[in-house]
Amino acid sequence: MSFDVLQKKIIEKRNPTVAGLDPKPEQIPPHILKMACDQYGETLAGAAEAVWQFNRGLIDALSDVVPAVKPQSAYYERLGWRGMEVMERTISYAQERGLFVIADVKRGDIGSTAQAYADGWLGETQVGESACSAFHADCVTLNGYMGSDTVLPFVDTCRKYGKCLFLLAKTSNPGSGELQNLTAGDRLVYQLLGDMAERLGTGTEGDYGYGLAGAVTGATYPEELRELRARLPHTFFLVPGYGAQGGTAEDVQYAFDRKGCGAVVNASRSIMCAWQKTGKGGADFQEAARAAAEAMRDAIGQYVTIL
Ligand SMILES: O=c1ccn([C@@H]2O[C@H](COP(=O)(O)O)[C@@H](O)[C@H]2O)c(=O)[nH]1
Repeated sequence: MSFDVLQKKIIEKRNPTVAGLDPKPEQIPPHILKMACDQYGETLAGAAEAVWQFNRGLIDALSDVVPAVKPQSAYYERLGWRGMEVMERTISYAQERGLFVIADVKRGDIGSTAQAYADGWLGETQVGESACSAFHADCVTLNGYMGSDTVLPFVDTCRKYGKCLFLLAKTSNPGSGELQNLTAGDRLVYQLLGDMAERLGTGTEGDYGYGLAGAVTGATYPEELRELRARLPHTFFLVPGYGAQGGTAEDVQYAFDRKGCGAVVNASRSIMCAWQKTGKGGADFQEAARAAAEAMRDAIGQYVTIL
Protein backbone atom coordinates (compact mmCIF):
# COMPACT_ATOMS: atom_id res chain seq x y z
CA MET A 1 0.00 0.00 0.00
CA SER A 2 0.98 3.58 -0.43
CA PHE A 3 2.19 4.26 3.11
CA ASP A 4 4.80 1.61 2.31
CA VAL A 5 5.97 3.85 -0.52
CA LEU A 6 6.27 6.82 1.84
CA GLN A 7 7.87 4.76 4.61
CA LYS A 8 10.47 3.36 2.19
CA LYS A 9 11.38 6.87 1.05
CA ILE A 10 11.65 7.95 4.70
CA ILE A 11 14.00 5.04 5.42
CA GLU A 12 16.10 5.72 2.30
CA LYS A 13 16.59 9.36 3.26
CA ARG A 14 16.74 8.69 7.02
CA ASN A 15 14.31 11.55 7.33
CA PRO A 16 10.69 11.31 8.60
CA THR A 17 9.68 14.80 7.50
CA VAL A 18 7.66 16.46 4.77
CA ALA A 19 8.25 19.96 3.44
CA GLY A 20 5.10 22.01 3.05
CA LEU A 21 4.67 24.08 -0.11
CA ASP A 22 2.31 26.88 1.02
CA PRO A 23 3.62 29.84 -0.99
CA LYS A 24 2.21 33.31 -0.35
CA PRO A 25 3.40 35.99 -2.82
CA GLU A 26 4.91 38.02 0.05
CA GLN A 27 6.98 35.02 1.14
CA ILE A 28 8.52 34.51 -2.27
CA PRO A 29 12.02 35.97 -2.69
CA PRO A 30 11.70 39.44 -4.28
CA HIS A 31 13.86 38.62 -7.32
CA ILE A 32 11.52 35.74 -8.27
CA LEU A 33 8.37 37.79 -7.74
CA LYS A 34 9.82 40.71 -9.73
CA MET A 35 10.81 38.53 -12.67
CA ALA A 36 7.33 36.98 -12.80
CA CYS A 37 5.56 40.34 -12.48
CA ASP A 38 7.80 41.94 -15.14
CA GLN A 39 6.53 39.23 -17.48
CA TYR A 40 2.86 39.01 -16.44
CA GLY A 41 2.20 42.19 -14.45
CA GLU A 42 1.10 42.35 -10.82
CA THR A 43 -1.71 39.94 -11.56
CA LEU A 44 -2.79 36.46 -10.59
CA ALA A 45 -0.85 35.24 -13.62
CA GLY A 46 2.29 36.94 -12.24
CA ALA A 47 1.72 35.45 -8.79
CA ALA A 48 1.14 31.97 -10.26
CA GLU A 49 4.37 32.16 -12.27
CA ALA A 50 6.28 33.28 -9.16
CA VAL A 51 4.80 30.41 -7.13
CA TRP A 52 5.84 27.93 -9.80
CA GLN A 53 9.42 29.24 -10.00
CA PHE A 54 9.67 29.25 -6.19
CA ASN A 55 8.27 25.71 -5.87
CA ARG A 56 10.55 24.37 -8.56
CA GLY A 57 13.56 25.91 -6.83
CA LEU A 58 12.49 24.48 -3.47
CA ILE A 59 11.91 21.02 -4.91
CA ASP A 60 15.33 21.09 -6.64
CA ALA A 61 16.97 22.07 -3.35
CA LEU A 62 15.10 19.59 -1.17
CA SER A 63 14.56 16.49 -3.27
CA ASP A 64 17.58 14.61 -1.95
CA VAL A 65 16.90 15.61 1.67
CA VAL A 66 13.17 15.11 2.26
CA PRO A 67 11.05 12.14 1.18
CA ALA A 68 7.86 14.11 0.58
CA VAL A 69 6.23 17.47 -0.06
CA LYS A 70 2.81 18.72 1.01
CA PRO A 71 1.32 21.46 -1.14
CA GLN A 72 -1.61 23.09 0.68
CA SER A 73 -4.37 23.65 -1.86
CA ALA A 74 -5.56 26.97 -0.37
CA TYR A 75 -2.43 28.78 -1.56
CA TYR A 76 -3.11 27.64 -5.13
CA GLU A 77 -6.90 28.02 -5.10
CA ARG A 78 -6.54 31.70 -4.14
CA LEU A 79 -4.87 32.25 -7.54
CA GLY A 80 -7.80 30.74 -9.47
CA TRP A 81 -7.28 28.38 -12.41
CA ARG A 82 -3.70 29.50 -12.84
CA GLY A 83 -2.99 28.46 -9.27
CA MET A 84 -4.58 25.06 -9.79
CA GLU A 85 -2.48 24.60 -12.92
CA VAL A 86 0.62 25.36 -10.84
CA MET A 87 -0.59 22.86 -8.21
CA GLU A 88 -0.85 20.16 -10.89
CA ARG A 89 2.55 21.06 -12.32
CA THR A 90 4.11 21.11 -8.84
CA ILE A 91 2.77 17.64 -8.06
CA SER A 92 4.14 16.23 -11.34
CA TYR A 93 7.51 17.89 -10.91
CA ALA A 94 7.89 16.68 -7.32
CA GLN A 95 7.01 13.12 -8.36
CA GLU A 96 9.50 13.28 -11.24
CA ARG A 97 12.12 14.18 -8.64
CA GLY A 98 11.20 11.08 -6.63
CA LEU A 99 9.13 12.79 -3.95
CA PHE A 100 5.92 11.49 -2.40
CA VAL A 101 3.16 14.10 -2.65
CA ILE A 102 0.53 14.71 0.00
CA ALA A 103 -2.14 17.07 -1.36
CA ASP A 104 -3.42 18.94 1.68
CA VAL A 105 -7.00 19.49 0.50
CA LYS A 106 -9.01 18.58 3.64
CA ARG A 107 -12.02 17.54 1.59
CA GLY A 108 -15.25 16.12 3.00
CA ASP A 109 -18.71 15.92 1.39
CA ILE A 110 -21.56 13.54 0.64
CA GLY A 111 -20.54 10.31 -1.05
CA SER A 112 -21.23 11.21 -4.68
CA THR A 113 -19.32 14.48 -4.38
CA ALA A 114 -16.56 12.79 -2.37
CA GLN A 115 -16.11 10.38 -5.28
CA ALA A 116 -15.63 13.33 -7.62
CA TYR A 117 -12.96 14.77 -5.31
CA ALA A 118 -11.29 11.36 -5.06
CA ASP A 119 -11.27 11.00 -8.86
CA GLY A 120 -9.74 14.45 -9.27
CA TRP A 121 -7.07 14.27 -6.58
CA LEU A 122 -6.11 10.60 -6.60
CA GLY A 123 -7.83 8.64 -9.35
CA GLU A 124 -9.20 9.20 -12.81
CA THR A 125 -12.24 10.74 -14.49
CA GLN A 126 -13.88 8.83 -17.30
CA VAL A 127 -14.31 11.03 -20.39
CA GLY A 128 -15.98 8.95 -23.08
CA GLU A 129 -13.66 5.98 -23.67
CA SER A 130 -10.72 7.57 -21.87
CA ALA A 131 -9.76 7.56 -18.20
CA CYS A 132 -8.13 10.93 -17.50
CA SER A 133 -6.01 11.70 -14.48
CA ALA A 134 -5.96 15.26 -13.08
CA PHE A 135 -3.84 15.96 -9.98
CA HIS A 136 -2.63 12.36 -9.40
CA ALA A 137 -1.36 13.06 -5.87
CA ASP A 138 -0.10 10.10 -3.82
CA CYS A 139 -2.15 10.97 -0.76
CA VAL A 140 -4.74 13.50 0.44
CA THR A 141 -5.90 14.98 3.72
CA LEU A 142 -9.62 14.63 4.48
CA ASN A 143 -12.09 16.04 6.94
CA GLY A 144 -14.09 13.05 8.15
CA TYR A 145 -16.41 15.02 10.38
CA MET A 146 -19.38 14.39 8.02
CA GLY A 147 -19.07 10.66 8.74
CA SER A 148 -17.38 7.57 7.34
CA ASP A 149 -19.67 7.39 4.27
CA THR A 150 -17.96 10.58 3.05
CA VAL A 151 -14.55 8.94 3.34
CA LEU A 152 -15.41 5.59 1.76
CA PRO A 153 -15.14 6.79 -1.87
CA PHE A 154 -11.57 7.86 -1.08
CA VAL A 155 -10.85 4.49 0.55
CA ASP A 156 -12.08 2.67 -2.57
CA THR A 157 -10.06 4.97 -4.81
CA CYS A 158 -6.95 4.47 -2.67
CA ARG A 159 -7.38 0.70 -2.87
CA LYS A 160 -7.77 0.85 -6.64
CA TYR A 161 -4.78 3.10 -7.30
CA GLY A 162 -2.46 2.15 -4.41
CA LYS A 163 -2.81 5.53 -2.70
CA CYS A 164 -3.54 6.66 0.84
CA LEU A 165 -5.23 9.35 2.94
CA PHE A 166 -5.04 11.18 6.24
CA LEU A 167 -8.18 11.93 8.28
CA LEU A 168 -8.13 14.94 10.58
CA ALA A 169 -8.18 13.67 14.17
CA LYS A 170 -6.47 16.03 16.64
CA THR A 171 -5.46 19.10 14.66
CA SER A 172 -2.62 21.44 15.61
CA ASN A 173 -4.56 24.73 15.88
CA PRO A 174 -5.28 26.43 19.23
CA GLY A 175 -9.06 25.94 18.93
CA SER A 176 -8.92 22.24 18.03
CA GLY A 177 -10.17 21.20 21.44
CA GLU A 178 -13.45 23.12 21.09
CA LEU A 179 -14.95 20.21 19.18
CA GLN A 180 -12.29 17.54 19.06
CA ASN A 181 -11.89 17.22 22.83
CA LEU A 182 -15.63 16.96 23.53
CA THR A 183 -16.91 13.68 24.88
CA ALA A 184 -18.79 11.48 22.41
CA GLY A 185 -20.21 8.51 24.33
CA ASP A 186 -17.25 6.70 25.87
CA ARG A 187 -14.64 8.51 23.81
CA LEU A 188 -13.40 11.94 22.88
CA VAL A 189 -14.26 13.18 19.41
CA TYR A 190 -10.65 13.12 18.19
CA GLN A 191 -10.30 9.52 19.43
CA LEU A 192 -13.43 8.64 17.49
CA LEU A 193 -11.92 10.10 14.31
CA GLY A 194 -8.67 8.27 14.98
CA ASP A 195 -10.61 5.04 15.50
CA MET A 196 -12.40 5.67 12.21
CA ALA A 197 -9.04 5.84 10.41
CA GLU A 198 -7.85 2.65 12.11
CA ARG A 199 -11.10 0.88 11.13
CA LEU A 200 -11.12 2.11 7.52
CA GLY A 201 -7.55 0.90 7.05
CA THR A 202 -8.19 -2.57 8.45
CA GLY A 203 -7.24 -5.28 5.97
CA THR A 204 -5.01 -2.97 3.91
CA GLU A 205 -1.93 -3.06 6.15
CA GLY A 206 1.32 -3.07 4.20
CA ASP A 207 4.88 -4.21 4.94
CA TYR A 208 5.29 -1.79 7.85
CA GLY A 209 1.91 -2.60 9.40
CA TYR A 210 0.02 0.53 8.39
CA GLY A 211 -3.34 0.65 6.61
CA LEU A 212 -4.23 3.09 3.86
CA ALA A 213 -6.10 5.46 6.19
CA GLY A 214 -3.82 7.64 8.30
CA ALA A 215 -4.61 10.37 10.81
CA VAL A 216 -3.55 14.00 11.32
CA THR A 217 -2.32 14.61 14.85
CA GLY A 218 -0.71 17.96 15.65
CA ALA A 219 2.81 18.38 17.02
CA THR A 220 1.37 21.01 19.35
CA TYR A 221 -0.44 18.34 21.41
CA PRO A 222 2.26 15.83 22.40
CA GLU A 223 0.14 14.12 25.07
CA GLU A 224 -2.57 13.33 22.53
CA LEU A 225 0.11 12.21 20.07
CA ARG A 226 1.44 9.73 22.59
CA GLU A 227 -2.01 8.47 23.46
CA LEU A 228 -3.11 8.12 19.83
CA ARG A 229 0.09 6.26 18.90
CA ALA A 230 -0.74 3.61 21.52
CA ARG A 231 -4.41 3.54 20.56
CA LEU A 232 -3.97 3.29 16.76
CA PRO A 233 -1.20 0.79 16.04
CA HIS A 234 -1.98 0.52 12.30
CA THR A 235 -2.61 4.18 11.57
CA PHE A 236 0.14 6.26 9.95
CA PHE A 237 0.35 9.83 11.31
CA LEU A 238 0.80 13.16 9.58
CA VAL A 239 2.11 15.55 12.22
CA PRO A 240 1.80 19.26 11.34
CA GLY A 241 2.61 22.11 13.71
CA TYR A 242 6.39 21.71 13.88
CA GLY A 243 8.40 24.94 13.81
CA ALA A 244 6.22 27.97 13.04
CA GLN A 245 3.38 26.71 15.28
CA GLY A 246 5.73 25.85 18.13
CA GLY A 247 5.99 22.04 17.93
CA THR A 248 9.47 20.65 18.63
CA ALA A 249 11.48 17.50 17.94
CA GLU A 250 10.94 16.46 21.55
CA ASP A 251 7.16 16.80 21.07
CA VAL A 252 6.93 14.79 17.85
CA GLN A 253 8.94 11.79 19.08
CA TYR A 254 5.70 10.31 20.45
CA ALA A 255 4.20 9.97 16.98
CA PHE A 256 6.59 7.15 16.00
CA ASP A 257 6.41 3.44 16.70
CA ARG A 258 9.22 1.46 18.33
CA LYS A 259 10.97 1.05 14.97
CA GLY A 260 10.91 4.80 14.35
CA CYS A 261 8.25 4.29 11.67
CA GLY A 262 4.59 5.26 11.27
CA ALA A 263 4.73 9.04 11.10
CA VAL A 264 5.84 11.97 9.00
CA VAL A 265 6.30 15.46 10.46
CA ASN A 266 5.40 18.52 8.39
CA ALA A 267 7.02 21.95 8.37
CA SER A 268 5.96 24.55 5.83
CA ARG A 269 6.90 28.14 6.74
CA SER A 270 10.02 27.22 8.71
CA ILE A 271 11.54 25.56 5.62
CA MET A 272 9.98 27.61 2.82
CA CYS A 273 10.67 31.00 4.42
CA ALA A 274 14.07 30.16 5.95
CA TRP A 275 15.61 32.68 3.52
CA GLN A 276 13.91 35.53 5.42
CA LYS A 277 16.23 34.91 8.36
CA THR A 278 19.61 34.85 6.61
CA GLY A 279 19.74 38.54 5.70
CA LYS A 280 20.62 37.81 2.05
CA GLY A 281 17.39 39.07 0.54
CA GLY A 282 16.28 35.72 -0.86
CA ALA A 283 19.19 35.04 -3.24
CA ASP A 284 20.01 32.04 -1.02
CA PHE A 285 16.44 30.70 -0.69
CA GLN A 286 17.43 27.21 -1.84
CA GLU A 287 20.42 26.85 0.49
CA ALA A 288 18.38 28.29 3.37
CA ALA A 289 15.48 25.87 2.81
CA ARG A 290 17.85 22.94 2.53
CA ALA A 291 19.69 23.91 5.72
CA ALA A 292 16.36 24.26 7.59
CA ALA A 293 15.19 20.84 6.34
CA GLU A 294 18.49 19.24 7.37
CA ALA A 295 18.32 20.89 10.79
CA MET A 296 14.77 19.57 11.29
CA ARG A 297 15.82 16.06 10.21
CA ASP A 298 18.79 16.14 12.59
CA ALA A 299 16.74 17.53 15.50
CA ILE A 300 14.15 14.74 15.17
CA GLY A 301 17.00 12.26 14.76
CA GLN A 302 18.08 13.11 18.30
CA TYR A 303 14.87 11.48 19.54
CA VAL A 304 13.86 8.98 16.86
CA THR A 305 15.95 6.20 15.35
CA ILE A 306 14.49 4.79 12.14
CA LEU A 307 14.64 0.97 12.00
O1 LIG B 1 -3.88 20.19 12.07
C1 LIG B 1 -3.37 20.69 11.07
C2 LIG B 1 -3.63 20.21 9.79
C3 LIG B 1 -2.98 20.77 8.73
N1 LIG B 1 -2.12 21.80 8.89
C4 LIG B 1 -1.44 22.32 7.68
O2 LIG B 1 -0.03 22.09 7.83
C5 LIG B 1 0.71 23.21 7.39
C6 LIG B 1 1.46 23.83 8.54
O3 LIG B 1 2.20 24.93 8.12
P1 LIG B 1 3.36 25.61 9.04
O4 LIG B 1 3.79 26.77 8.23
O5 LIG B 1 4.44 24.57 9.22
O6 LIG B 1 2.73 26.00 10.31
C7 LIG B 1 -0.30 24.15 6.73
O7 LIG B 1 -0.40 23.78 5.37
C8 LIG B 1 -1.60 23.81 7.42
O8 LIG B 1 -2.73 24.06 6.61
C9 LIG B 1 -1.87 22.27 10.14
O9 LIG B 1 -1.08 23.21 10.35
N2 LIG B 1 -2.50 21.70 11.21
